[in-house]
Amino acid sequence: MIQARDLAKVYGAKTAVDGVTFTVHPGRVTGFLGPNGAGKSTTMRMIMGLDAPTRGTVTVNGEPYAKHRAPLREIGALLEARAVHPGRSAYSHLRALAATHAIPTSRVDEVIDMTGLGAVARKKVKGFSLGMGQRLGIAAALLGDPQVVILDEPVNGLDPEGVLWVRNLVKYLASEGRTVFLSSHLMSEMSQTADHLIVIGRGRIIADAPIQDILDGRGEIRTRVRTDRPEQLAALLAREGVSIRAQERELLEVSGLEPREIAQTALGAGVLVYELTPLTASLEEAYLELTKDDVEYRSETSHAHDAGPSPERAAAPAAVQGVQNQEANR
Ligand SMILES: Nc1ncnc2c1ncn2[C@@H]1O[C@H](COP(=O)(O)OP(=O)(O)OP(=O)(O)O)[C@@H](O)[C@H]1O
Repeated sequence: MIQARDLAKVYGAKTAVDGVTFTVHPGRVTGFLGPNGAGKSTTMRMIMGLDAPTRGTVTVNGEPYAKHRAPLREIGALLEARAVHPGRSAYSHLRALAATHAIPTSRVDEVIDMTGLGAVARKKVKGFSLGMGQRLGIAAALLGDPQVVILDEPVNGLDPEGVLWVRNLVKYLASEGRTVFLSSHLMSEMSQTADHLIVIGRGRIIADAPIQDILDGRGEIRTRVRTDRPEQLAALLAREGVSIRAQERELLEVSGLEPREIAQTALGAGVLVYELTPLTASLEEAYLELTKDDVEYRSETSHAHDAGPSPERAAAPAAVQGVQNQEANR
């Protein structure tokens, strides 16, 4: 388990992490999602004791990283900056790491197998592709058979097969009861990998909830309706809490009503409906909604469209914030 309490990091005039409080639980994959510059790597470095917090605390299984006697056995990490001697082979790199942490050499062979590095393990690291480098970083992270695994952007530079491999690996590690915390700026990747999401923007936690809650928290049922009499149907459906937008000819987008109610109303009035499609918000949409005020760099034009919270934003993250508040109150 990883517990951060009011964790902050300030570099000169720049607040990279602005007092974050969260818990990463064992037995599930927790995604750490945020746009570039949101503070993900800085938070992970503080977890690993590589950066000292300006304020607050972070513990791994109850202790700060540096207090663990055998940290590599407690927590394994792949962080963005890897220090691997380019003239060394993957095998000798892992062996040296194992030797300095009293890890048996047999474990080196195990992690080489697990990460699919067998064919290149004796080759020099300087010839490695980005993908092989990532696999080697993951092998090093798993060397101590740690209960807690932290991976910073693990799918960066991987081909589709590699991405799938990471996805299956982290799910497997979580199924063994380990704490798995991985960062990404890609919502699409997280939606296929993580069970739980912590979303960060401009150094602050925006959401901390199961993926499904983040989606459901939008609380909006939208339906695409095609009908030959859009005006008549819109008039029949109109009431408080229902919003209807005419899209193109014969196409309406209706919010606030279940598809079944729409169909019943149309049937009762003898109006032909030839499409009824429920539109669930994709995780991508939910993410953009959650982070739209928190992207560090944005164009003037996009800013001009965001003058204040939209009704969806006000309604949406209620469930998400509920979870966040519970977290803060613990
Ligand atoms: N050593 C440092 N000195 C000054 N500023 C820093 C330092 N490290 C990070 N920052 C700044 O802190 C902010 C957060 O950076 P961080 O690398 O933690 O973000 P991130 O979410 O990991 O982003 P990315 O996905 O781009 O890696 C950024 O504005 C970054 O420029």
